[in-house]
Amino acid sequence: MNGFDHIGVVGAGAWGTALAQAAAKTGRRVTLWARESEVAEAINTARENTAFLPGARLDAAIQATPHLVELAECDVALVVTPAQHTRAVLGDLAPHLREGAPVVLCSKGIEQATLKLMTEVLAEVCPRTRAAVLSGPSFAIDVAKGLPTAVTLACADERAGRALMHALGSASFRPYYADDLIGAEIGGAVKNVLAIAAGVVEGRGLGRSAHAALIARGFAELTRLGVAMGAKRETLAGLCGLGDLVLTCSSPQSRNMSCGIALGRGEALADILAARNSVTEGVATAPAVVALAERHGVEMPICESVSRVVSGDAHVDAAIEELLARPFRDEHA
Ligand SMILES: NC(=O)c1ccc[n+]([C@@H]2O[C@H](COP(=O)([O-])OP(=O)(O)OC[C@H]3O[C@@H](n4cnc5c(N)ncnc54)[C@H](OP(=O)(O)O)[C@@H]3O)[C@@H](O)[C@H]2O)c1
Ligand SMILES: O=P(O)(O)OC[C@H](O)CO
Repeated sequence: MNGFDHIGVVGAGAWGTALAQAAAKTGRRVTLWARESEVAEAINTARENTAFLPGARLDAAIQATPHLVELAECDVALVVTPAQHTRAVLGDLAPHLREGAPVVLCSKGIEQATLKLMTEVLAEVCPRTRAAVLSGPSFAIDVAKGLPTAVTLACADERAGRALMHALGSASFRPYYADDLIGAEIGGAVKNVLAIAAGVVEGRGLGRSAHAALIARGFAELTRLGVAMGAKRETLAGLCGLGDLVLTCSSPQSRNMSCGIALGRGEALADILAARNSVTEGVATAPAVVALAERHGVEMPICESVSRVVSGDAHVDAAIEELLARPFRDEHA
């Protein structure tokens, strides 16, 4: 062991459970907080998270609990709650965190009410912690099954970041260290919005050429916003940006892409969301991305269209027509 012997995971949805499994596979002790006591109970007794990650047998080293106080002994906390609930959960977690403890933010979204990134929320709610961001192309079920996965692990404190990379990494779950937290956060948040658009392309039958164009022009939007907010281009072109954009825009198993597919087929957003017990982060993040783009003076027409569709301000067909009617321009402007 090289430190971080006891890992805390906050949030027992699909991703928190998969990360707990990845951490347990390194031989570490893992405490996993679930908001619902039945979820904690199922993990401890059946060794399966039947509600959020059915089909993955969980390691005996994972101890689930509905009590945040049980994370007080952990050397690091991985926070894996939906972005819109992260502030509230961090507020409850704050009294149980040690001064200087690393907190790895694993959610992919922007707080809609404040336009804050998860690192900004952490700085406000738990100011005496060290922030890291884990983000990249990774479906929870793939990680839980031990399929090969690579992610960005960003931390401004290089020593802590590299130590976390070694603590969480294994042959199949491979974190790559970076120092650019903003890049890691923007990549993960914006790709979810673009994946909804990619789903619409699929659901409306617009073809593979349109799909490829959407990814390339979407990546241009993601890069424009990231750079304007201080991210490095190479981070955005890495696992947490382009890598995750390609995965999420190409996989109907993505909640964001499948939401777009259903919208493209004419289903109503309320019905799509009501039929799932999982989070579709791009829906709440889309208006936040558009507001940040306005603040930073960058153009993000695809994200704007998604935002208008999910907010009920535009019909899918009108949004597509508007995008296709945009004036011709230089590719790299
Ligand atoms: N799934 C993936 O493959 C994946 C991969 C990478 C990143 N992520 C990111 O990880 C984050 C969590 O997603 P997920 O897939 O793990 O979630 P999920 O499986 O869709 O489950 C939803 C989670 O949200 C929790 N929740 C619901 N209402 C809540 C509230 N008011 N306060 C706190 N928690 C609440 C649920 O807990 P209870 O209902 O039990 O309270 C459950 O743990 C998201 O930001 C997502 O983008 C997911
Ligand atoms: O199912 P999604 O759309 O939330 O995507 C899951 C992960 O973020 C993919 O990297």
